[in-house]
Amino acid sequence: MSKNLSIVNKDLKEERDKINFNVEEFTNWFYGGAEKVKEKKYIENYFLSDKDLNLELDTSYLSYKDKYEEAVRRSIVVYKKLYKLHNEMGGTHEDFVKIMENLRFTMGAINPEGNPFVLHFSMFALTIMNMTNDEQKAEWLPRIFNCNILGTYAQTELGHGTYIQRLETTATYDPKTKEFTLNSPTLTSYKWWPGNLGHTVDHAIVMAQLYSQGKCHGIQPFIVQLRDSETHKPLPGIDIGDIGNKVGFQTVNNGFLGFKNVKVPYKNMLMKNSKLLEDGTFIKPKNAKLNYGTMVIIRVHMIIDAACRIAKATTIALRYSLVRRQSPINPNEIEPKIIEHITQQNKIFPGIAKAVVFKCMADYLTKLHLSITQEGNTGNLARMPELHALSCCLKAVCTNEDAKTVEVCRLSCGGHGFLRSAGLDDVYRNSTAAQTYEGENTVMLLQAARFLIKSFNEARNGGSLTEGVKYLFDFIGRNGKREIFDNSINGILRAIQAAAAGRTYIAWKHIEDDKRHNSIEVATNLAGVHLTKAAELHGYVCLLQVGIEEIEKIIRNVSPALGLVFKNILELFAVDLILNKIGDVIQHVDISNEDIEKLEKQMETLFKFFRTSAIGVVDGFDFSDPIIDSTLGSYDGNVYENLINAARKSPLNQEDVNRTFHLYIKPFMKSNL
Ligand SMILES: CCCCCCCCCC/C=C\CCCC(=O)SCCNC(=O)CCNC(=O)[C@H](O)C(C)(C)COP(=O)(O)OP(=O)(O)OC[C@H]1O[C@@H](n2cnc3c(N)ncnc32)[C@H](O)[C@@H]1OP(=O)(O)O
Ligand SMILES: Cc1cc2nc3c(=O)[nH]c(=O)nc-3n(C[C@H](O)[C@H](O)[C@H](O)COP(=O)(O)OP(=O)(O)OC[C@H]3O[C@@H](n4cnc5c(N)ncnc54)[C@H](O)[C@@H]3O)c2cc1C
Repeated sequence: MSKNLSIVNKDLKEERDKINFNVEEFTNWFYGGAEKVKEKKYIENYFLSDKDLNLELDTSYLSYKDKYEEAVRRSIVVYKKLYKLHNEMGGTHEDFVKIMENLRFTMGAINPEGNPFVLHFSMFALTIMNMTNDEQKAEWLPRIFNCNILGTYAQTELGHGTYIQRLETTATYDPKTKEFTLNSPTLTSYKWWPGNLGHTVDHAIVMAQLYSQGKCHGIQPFIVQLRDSETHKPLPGIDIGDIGNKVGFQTVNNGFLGFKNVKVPYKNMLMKNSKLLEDGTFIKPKNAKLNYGTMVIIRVHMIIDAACRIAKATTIALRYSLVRRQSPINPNEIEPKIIEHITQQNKIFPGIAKAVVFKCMADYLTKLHLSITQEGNTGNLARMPELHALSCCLKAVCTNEDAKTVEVCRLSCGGHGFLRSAGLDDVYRNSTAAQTYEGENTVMLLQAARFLIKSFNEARNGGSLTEGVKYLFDFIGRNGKREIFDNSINGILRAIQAAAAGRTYIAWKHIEDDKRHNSIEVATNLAGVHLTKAAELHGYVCLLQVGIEEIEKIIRNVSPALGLVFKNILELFAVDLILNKIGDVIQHVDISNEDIEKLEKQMETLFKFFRTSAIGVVDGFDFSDPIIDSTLGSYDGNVYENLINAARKSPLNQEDVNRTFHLYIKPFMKSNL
C-alpha cells in the first residue's frame, strides 16, 4: 500500500530525516518477516482498492439500520474477494489463515464499527474445529468454510454472563426420538449479546444445560439452526432479534435469542469432550473445562489485538504531536511542536513501548497455547490450568492498559482528539468492549489469582511451581526480609516480582485469617481487592519477564542501531511500570527515595533518546492511511487540511441554510417570545 502521495508536512519530514535506524527492519520484526510484510501490504491493497466497497462513504453519519446494512454489504464484497484470493493463492488452510490474519486490520478500516460476520470466522468456526468428533467435522466444516451456513457463539444470557455454570437454557434429550428439546424457561435465560446473532447468522453454537435420564449434566455446546436457509425467517419456536444501540460495536449485530420447544437432532451435540450415548448415558470429559476452550483461544488472540490498538492510537498521537505547535517553552521563542513538552512525551512514549512488549507477549502466548494444545491432543491436560490462568490474567491486564493508553492518546490530541475524524473513538470503543467480552476483567483477574494462591500454598509446602510463578519461592525464601532494589532491568523485574509475591502473600494471609470465622469462599471474596491487585502485578511480571527474554533475542538478531531502539523501548516499559506501581513496590522492596529519584531521572533520559526514534517506530507499525483513517495521524501530517476537508463533508455542510432555520429558528426569533 503506497503512502499518501501529498507533500509531507515539513515538521514531520524533518523528524523522519533524523531517524537513525532502519524502519523497514522494525516493520519486518513487527509482522514476523519481510515476506509477511509483503503479504500484508498485498492483501491490504487487494481489498482496500476495490471501488465496490465505496470507502468514500463516511458511515459514521448513517442511521443505525443503514450502518448495519452497509456493513453487511461491504463484508460480502470482502468475503467474495477473500475466496477468490484464497483460490489464487493455492487454496490451502495456511493460505486462508494468512488472509484472515491480515484482514484483522483491513476489516477495521472497512467496517469501523465492527464486522457483522466476525463470530462466524472466529468463535463459531473455532468451536466446530476444536470440539467436534470426526463425523461432525466432516458434516459442518465444509459448510462453514463455504459460508453455506453462517454462525455465532451463543453463550451469555440476560441473567448470566460470568457465571456460566448457572446458564438457564435447557437441552433435554429424548432417546426415543433421538432429539434434544431446547427451551428458555425464563426471561433471564434468553441468550443476550452474541455477536452477529440479531439478523445476520442462521446457525449458532448454543451453550445449554444438558438433561438426560432425569439428570442435569452441566453446560454443553449444541449446533442449532435458527433461521430458514431460504427465507431467513426465524424457525418455529425461535424468538430472535437485535439488542439495540450500544456504546460501540454498532454494526456487530449483537442479538437476543429465546427457545420454545426447539428440536435439535442427536448428532448436533458437540461430542469431542463430553459424550452422550444414543440411549442417553452421559460420559464425562477428562476435564469439564475443556468446553471452555474457545474462550481460551480468543483470550490469547486478544493480546495482539490490544497491542495493535495501542500501536494505532500512539501512531495518531505521535504524528499529531510532531506537527501541532502550541505554547512556547521559553516565552520569546516560537511555539514548539507539542512533543517538546515533556508531559506529552510521558503520555505517548510509554504507550509505544507497551505496543512492542504486548506484541512480544502475544507471540510468546501463541506458542505456549500451541504447545499446550498439542499436549492436550495426546491426552495430557496437566498444563491447562496454567494456560487458563495466564490467558485470563494477560487478557485483563493488556485490555485494561489498552483502554487506558488509547484514552491518554485521545487526550494528548487536545480538542481535535475528540473529533470522530481523529480516528480514536472507534479504537477506544473496541478497547473498552474488550475489557468486558470474553470474560469481564475483574473476573479474569480473580481466576488468575486463584492460580497464584494455589501456587503460593504449593511453594509454602515445598512443592513444585511452574516457571512463571517461581518468583514466589524467592519471596518465601527471604523469610519476611524485603528484596533489595538495584537499578537494572533485572533489578526492576525482581522488584515487581517481589511486589506481586508480597501482594499474593497479603491476599493469602487475608484468606487464612478470615477462614477462621468464614467459609473459604467467603474469605476469598473478602480478600478480592488484594487478589485482583496480586493478579494484576503478576500480569506485569509476565509482561516484563517475557519482554526481557524476547527483546534480548531480538537484539541479537537485528542491526546494532535497531538493537539500541529495542533496548530503549524495554527500559521505557520497565521504568514506566515500576514508577506506576511504586506504592506496591515500596511495601515489599528496600527502595530509597534516592532510588526513586534516579528512576525518574532515568525516565527523562530515556525520553531524550527515544525522542528521535519514536517516529521511526510508529511508522514501522506500518499502518497505511486507509487503515489509520485519521485526520490527525495520516502519513503526510497535513492535519489542518485533513480537518477542514473532513468537516466540509459533514451532511450539515451540504447546504447553506438548514431547513430548521425556516421551520423553527426564524419563527422563534421573530416571535418576541
Ligand atoms: C483465529 C481467529 C481469531 C480472531 C480473533 C477475533 C476476535 C473476535 C472478537 C469477537 C468479539 C467479541 C466476541 C466476544 C465473545 C464472548 O464474549 S463469548 C462469552 C465469553 N464468556 C466468558 O468469558 C465467561 C467468563 N466466565 C468463565 O470463563 C467461567 O465462568 C469462569 C472461568 C469465570 C468460572 O468457571 P466455573 O466453571 O464456574 O469454574 P469454577 O467453579 O470457578 O472453577 C474454576 C476452576 O476451573 C478452572 N478453569 C476454569 N476455566 C478453565 C479453562 N478454560 N481451562 C482450564 N481450567 C479452567 C480454574 O483453573 C479453576 O481451577 P481450580 O478449581 O482452581 O483448580
Ligand atoms: C461487545 C460485547 C460483545 C459480546 N459478544 C458476545 C458473544 O459473541 N457471545 C456471547 O456469548 N457473549 C458475548 N458477550 C457477553 C460477554 O462475554 C459478557 O458480557 C461478559 O462475560 C461479562 O458477563 P456479564 O455481562 O454477565 O457481567 P456480570 O458478570 O454481570 O458483571 C457485572 C459486574 O459484576 C462483577 N462480578 C461478576 N462476577 C463476579 C465475581 N465472581 N467476582 C467478582 N466480581 C464479579 C463484574 O466484575 C462486573 O463488575 C459480549 C459482550 C460485549 C460487551
